[in-house]
Amino acid sequence: MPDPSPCAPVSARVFSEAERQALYDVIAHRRDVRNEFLPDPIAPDVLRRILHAAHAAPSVGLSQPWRFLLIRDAARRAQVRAAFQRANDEAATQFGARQSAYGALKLEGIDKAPLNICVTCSRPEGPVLGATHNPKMLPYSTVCAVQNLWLAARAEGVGVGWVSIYHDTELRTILGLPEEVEIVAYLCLGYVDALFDRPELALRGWKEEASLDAVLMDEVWQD
Ligand SMILES: Cc1cc2c(cc1C)N(C[C@H](O)[C@H](O)[C@H](O)COP(=O)(O)O)c1[nH]c(=O)[nH]c(=O)c1N2
Repeated sequence: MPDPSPCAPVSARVFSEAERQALYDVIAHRRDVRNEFLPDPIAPDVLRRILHAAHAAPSVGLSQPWRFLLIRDAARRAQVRAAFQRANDEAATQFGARQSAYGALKLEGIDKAPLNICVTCSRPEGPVLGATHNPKMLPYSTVCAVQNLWLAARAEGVGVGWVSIYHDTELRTILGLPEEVEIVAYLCLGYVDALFDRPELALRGWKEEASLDAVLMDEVWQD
């Protein structure tokens, strides 16, 4: 008799070669999008699938600590854009001789993208399985949700750009976030019909990509 317990595993689905390749293709063709957003609103069913993918992410102790705050209002996005601009002007001064090269980079699509999403992390009351010694596991779990969102969006033809240049306090005020809620990601989303085929920062000569071999080590840390 098969075990009727809901705890029994079912046979693991085996993915075809084409399905595996599709996953690797989505990963390889995901890009950070700043300027290529089309103005069309994201269809509700598409957005729902993308958010379901985000919500299916692994999380420490099954805490699911994320919240997805959808921001469409142009006036609110303009406030966020202004907060970005203030922080970005400060950031530019930190790059010394590269300041003008930095200034030439476009590092957000807050206005252009029809949808912005602030992904936050809330700490549940009491101890969380797996996070008792490492509380950062809660925001790390939330980042897993962001990555699922980013990949699902790519598969749906929706571009995502991550913006992290703002003062936390300013963004919290604009979005009315309570003190205990942590901002993990501010994302810009919209359909795209053209994308760079390599990281834009590499193509523009800002930073070279490291090879996989350059980041692999055996057994113990190697300098
Ligand atoms: C946590 C975090 C924060 C940011 C980013 C990413 C991540 C993971 N990235 C995007 C980043 O520059 C980009 O991922 C890399 O340059 C690699 O390019 P692709 O994502 O492969 O296109 C990013 N890009 C940007 O233009 N403005 C930003 O503020 C940020 N912030």
